[in-house]
Formats: sequence, C-alpha cells, structure tokens
Amino acid sequence: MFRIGTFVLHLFQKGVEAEKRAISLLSKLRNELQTDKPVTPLEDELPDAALWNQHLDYQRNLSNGNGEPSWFQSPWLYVECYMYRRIQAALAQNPPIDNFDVFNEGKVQNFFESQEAVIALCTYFQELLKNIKDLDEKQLQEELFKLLQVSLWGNKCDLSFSAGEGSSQKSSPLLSLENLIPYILVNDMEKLWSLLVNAKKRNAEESNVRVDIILDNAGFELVTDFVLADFLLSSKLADEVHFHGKSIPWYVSDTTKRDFNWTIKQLQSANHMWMSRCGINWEGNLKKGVWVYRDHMFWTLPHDFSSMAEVAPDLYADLQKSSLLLFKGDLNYRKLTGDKKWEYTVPFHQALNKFRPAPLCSLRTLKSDTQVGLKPGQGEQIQASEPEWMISGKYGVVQFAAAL
Ligand SMILES: O=P(O)(O)OC[C@H]1O[C@](O)(CO)[C@@H](O)[C@@H]1O
Ligand SMILES: [Mn+2]
Repeated sequence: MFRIGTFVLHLFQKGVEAEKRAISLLSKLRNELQTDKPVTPLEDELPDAALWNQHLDYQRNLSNGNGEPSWFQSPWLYVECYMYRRIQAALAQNPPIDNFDVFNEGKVQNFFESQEAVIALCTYFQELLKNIKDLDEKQLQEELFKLLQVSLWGNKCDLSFSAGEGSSQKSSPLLSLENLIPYILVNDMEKLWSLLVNAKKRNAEESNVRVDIILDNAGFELVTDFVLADFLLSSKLADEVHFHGKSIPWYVSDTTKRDFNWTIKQLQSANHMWMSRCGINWEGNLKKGVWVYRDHMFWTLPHDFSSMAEVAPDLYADLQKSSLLLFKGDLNYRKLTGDKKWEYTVPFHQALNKFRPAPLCSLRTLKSDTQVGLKPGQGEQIQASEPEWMISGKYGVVQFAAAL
C-alpha cells in the first residue's frame, strides 16, 4: 500500500514538473512571438527537426540580407506553421505529457455541439443506403453532389479560424445546400463526376479506383468526410479511400489519428441507431482495409505542396497511385497555391506549380486571401460589396485540376 502510494506521488510530481516545463516553454514562445524575435532553429529531437532547420536556412536566404526571419516579417504560412510546431516541441520534450494534445478539449466539444447535425446527416445517409442499388446514374450524381457540398460546408467548422470559439454545425447541413449554391465561386463537381464514372468504367475488372482525402478538421467536418467516403464505396464509384491526417496536433482542430479513431468509436457507441450504424460500418471499412488511415510528417511541415516531390518523395509516389485527391480546407489550399497573392483569374493549374501527382480537387471555404481560377471580374465584383469575402468562410470552392 505504502509502495503504491509513493509510486503514485512520484508520478504526480513528475507530471507537475513536466507541466511547469511545458508552460515555461510556451510562455517563452509567446514572448518571442509578441516581440517579433527572430525565428530560432528547433532544438528538439523530433524526426522532422532537421527539415525545419533546413527550411529556416531557406527563409534566411529569401530575406536576402534584410535581417533574420522573424515573426512579423516572415511569410505568414511559415511562421504560423512554426508556431504549431513549437507548441508540439514544448510538450513532446516533457514526458509524461509528451502525447498530450492541447487542442483535444476543443475538438471534442465541437463534435458534441454538432450532435444534431451529425444525427441528421447519419440518418439521411442510412436512408440513402437502403436503396442506393436502385439509383440510376442521374440520381447517383445528385447524391454525390449533395455530399460533396456537405463536406465543403463542413469546412466552415474549424477552430483556428474562430480562435477556438464554438464553430460547430447546429442544424441539418442538408437543408441549406440549395441556398448556398451561389456562394460556391468555382464549382467543378461535374468534372469530379465524369472522372469518377470514367475511372469506374475503365477499372471495372482490373485495378482499384482509389480516392484519397487529405483531411482537415476533426469534429463535424470529419463526419462529413466519412459520409462522403462511405458514399464513394457504397455507390461503387470507388473501391478504396485513403485518409491523410496530421501526425501532431495542428491548427487547433486538424484531425490526428487519435481524433480519427475516437470519432468512429463515438459514433459506434452513440445512443442513436443511425449514428451507431455509421460508426460500425466505418470501423468495418477500416478492418477490411477499404478505408486506410495514413499520416506523414510532410503535412505538418511549412513547405507548400510544390516541394513535396523533393522533400517527401515517398508521399508523392503514394499519392500518384490515387485516382483522385480531395484536399479539404483552407490551409491545404494555401499550400496548394503556395499561399501567394495571385491574380484571381490565374488558372488553378498554374498556381499548383507542377504539383499534380494525380487529378486533384480542393473543397475549401475561403478564410485567407489566396484565390485563383475565378472568372474575369468575379472577385472584384464580390470585393465591392463584401470586403471580407476572402476571410469570412462564407464562400467556398470545389476546384479541380487534372493530372499533368
Ligand atoms: O481548417 P482550415 O480550413 O484549414 O482553416 C485554417 C485557416 O484558419 C487560419 O488559421 C486563420 O484564418 C488560417 O491560417 C488557416 O488557413
Ligand atoms: Mn484546419
């Protein structure tokens, strides 16, 4: 008894010490950020530290003698990613809290606050599954378009955007789709449909049609992605879905492996028939290997995707095996386009800067000021009446680019 008591006390003390160390590293970080200090090399032993430090050298060269890269001077994408990586460093160096996800509470809350919307979506989907075999092509197309839109607007629910404040989905996402159509600035859903239908015909007997979803936020958005993925399999438009998550907590609400598994477990054990049916089916998909979860450190590096082939050739080669890559969310869009201030009318493929391992499509609500592929005058017209259009999350795109 005495021994167990001492052991518990020892663990407790270790925990308190680790917490203190982490808090002190986090306040150091806050101070550096607030006072525009130079960005410093990472000193931890995490596997990506060397790549981050190489990238710091690259940023130094970019600044071309105009001082050290620093919080207010360096590109936003770079320092923002660096901040999340430093948060990770503060924890990862401090067992026993090295696996603690500082954003977990917010993600869990977002999920529970979206309960009604999750129920509405799961119920709709299970009803759809009952007669999916009898749907003709036109009807299948309509359902695909609906679920793509649900997944698109699901991207409104992220927590980094709302500074961690509630951004859950309260009502059924399906009811408002019609009214939201005018807010889809680029709508390439038809192109996705023809790609999938043709891939299915071509691959009828031989190889697999694989769709990859490069995930964004946990919570309601993740459920919309699961439903879309299930639809792709159940409609036989695809044979396999590969999900790509983050290997460390990222941009507050981004999906980690733990969020991914937790969400499926929550659905499974929910006290609602259709929610739990979804959870059970999805767990089954993972067991059968028709759903696959992957993470790769590249997704939490500051690099834009045009450097993937060089920085993470293994990931690039893996993505080349896919028939379609669906990139969710704003941060992925920024990395697709290099986060540059492009003219609105620049073609999407040009902004991708040769990043096209497979046909790809971005499903993104606009939360940052990068947008390409608009019609002449389209951006300027919205700008005139809604100066916040690029950062409000009110507009979205379903933007497609064929493979090279
Ligand atoms: O979850 P998403 O859609 O990638 O949005 C995250 C976005 O929110 C911000 O953190 C703040 O707008 C952006 O930096 C980032 O692009
Ligand atoms: Mn996100």
